[in-house]
Amino acid sequence: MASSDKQTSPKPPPSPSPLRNSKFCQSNMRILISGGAGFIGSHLVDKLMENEKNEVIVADNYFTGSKDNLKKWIGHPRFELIRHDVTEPLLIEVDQIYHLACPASPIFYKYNPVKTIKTNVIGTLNMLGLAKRVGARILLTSTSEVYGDPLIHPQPESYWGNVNPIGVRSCYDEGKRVAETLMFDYHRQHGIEIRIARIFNTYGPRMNIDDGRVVSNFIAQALRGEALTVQKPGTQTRSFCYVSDMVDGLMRLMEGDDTGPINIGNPGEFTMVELAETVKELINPSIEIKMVENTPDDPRQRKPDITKAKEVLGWEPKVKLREGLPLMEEDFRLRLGVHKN
Ligand SMILES: NC(=O)c1ccc[n+]([C@@H]2O[C@H](COP(=O)([O-])OP(=O)(O)OC[C@H]3O[C@@H](n4cnc5c(N)ncnc54)[C@H](O)[C@@H]3O)[C@@H](O)[C@H]2O)c1
Ligand SMILES: O=c1ccn([C@@H]2O[C@H](COP(=O)(O)OP(=O)(O)O[C@H]3OC[C@@H](O)[C@H](O)[C@H]3O)[C@@H](O)[C@H]2O)c(=O)[nH]1
Repeated sequence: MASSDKQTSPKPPPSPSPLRNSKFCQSNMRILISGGAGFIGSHLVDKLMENEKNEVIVADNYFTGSKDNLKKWIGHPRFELIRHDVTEPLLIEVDQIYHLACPASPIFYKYNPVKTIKTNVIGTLNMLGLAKRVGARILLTSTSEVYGDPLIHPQPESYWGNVNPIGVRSCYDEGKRVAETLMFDYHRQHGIEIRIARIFNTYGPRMNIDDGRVVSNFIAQALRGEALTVQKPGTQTRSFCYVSDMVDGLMRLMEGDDTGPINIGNPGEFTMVELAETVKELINPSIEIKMVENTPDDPRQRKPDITKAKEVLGWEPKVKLREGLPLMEEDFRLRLGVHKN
């Protein structure tokens, strides 16, 4: 799918404060990251802060994120942290918005499904309203879950998906689908510069220990000496992307010319039994693997077609699962206080 045709020409953004163009003003790029206290967001903050021309503002309600993820930046002159829920409007001046705010782990997005929908719909409307008011470019972190339980494999961006609209995952899947719709409607109707990333399962240091997603569960279980819980049937597949590759992909998308949607993920595909066996071999060969009940509507297979990301962004992942897992293990050992023998 190519970038969409605009039906109206972009409206010029309002003029910034005259101070911004004054002789003594440092023309820094002001970047808002909603959900920046979370797993992917905090890694994105680290990368954006490396550029001395960037000022980074994080807005987060700390539902699944934490100040701890950002502790090295708190007090830094180019960094600002705001306790804010994106379901409420935010009136600030920025040049770019990375809109990540939304619980991502199934156990957290199902915890309060109505709130998850509000976050995806009202939260995205508020971020788009902000982008419109100040003329900022906005990137949405959508998800491979927009493909639902996919009937086409691997999934290209042109696939419309197979999503249950009334199931327990719908608050997230359909919420993100509406968020994508809103992005394109603001783009066509108001000329807003949009970017949409469809993120596939991402893992790495700083995931919550009890996040509930499969990689963090298996690593924490292996380190605690507990059996690895493979949800049945265990033949379902996922494709896991290391977080540094993900951040690189998101930044290229933001800086490039294509609206997306673009799949960002690692095409290396594993069954959950294969993942459990790999974690067992790398971290704790004496651990058991046990089969447990699954939850409804669990997608049976998922693997990104990243042809478009390669062509349009010149991006492809570099870190293989067997290289990324030990980096995450190191971080989990530190946080759990479990030393390597
Ligand atoms: N990690 C993945 O595998 C994955 C895959 C696909 C899409 N995504 C998307 O990427 C984004 C980040 O995911 P993550 O893995 O870092 O998850 P995360 O749960 O670690 O981070 C989400 C952040 O958003 C914040 N948040 C939630 N609701 C909010 C609200 N109403 N107002 C303000 N802040 C709010 C949380 O406190 C947290 O800091 C999400 O939009 C998610 O849907 C992630
Ligand atoms: O302990 C566990 C946890 C999970 N699983 C299985 O592992 C697979 C992956 O489950 P996860 O909870 O990690 O993540 P899912 O792929 O279901 O959803 C994720 O998709 C992409 C993002 O939008 C979100 O981060 C999340 O919704 C599922 O098949 C699940 O049944 C286990 O076998 N054992």
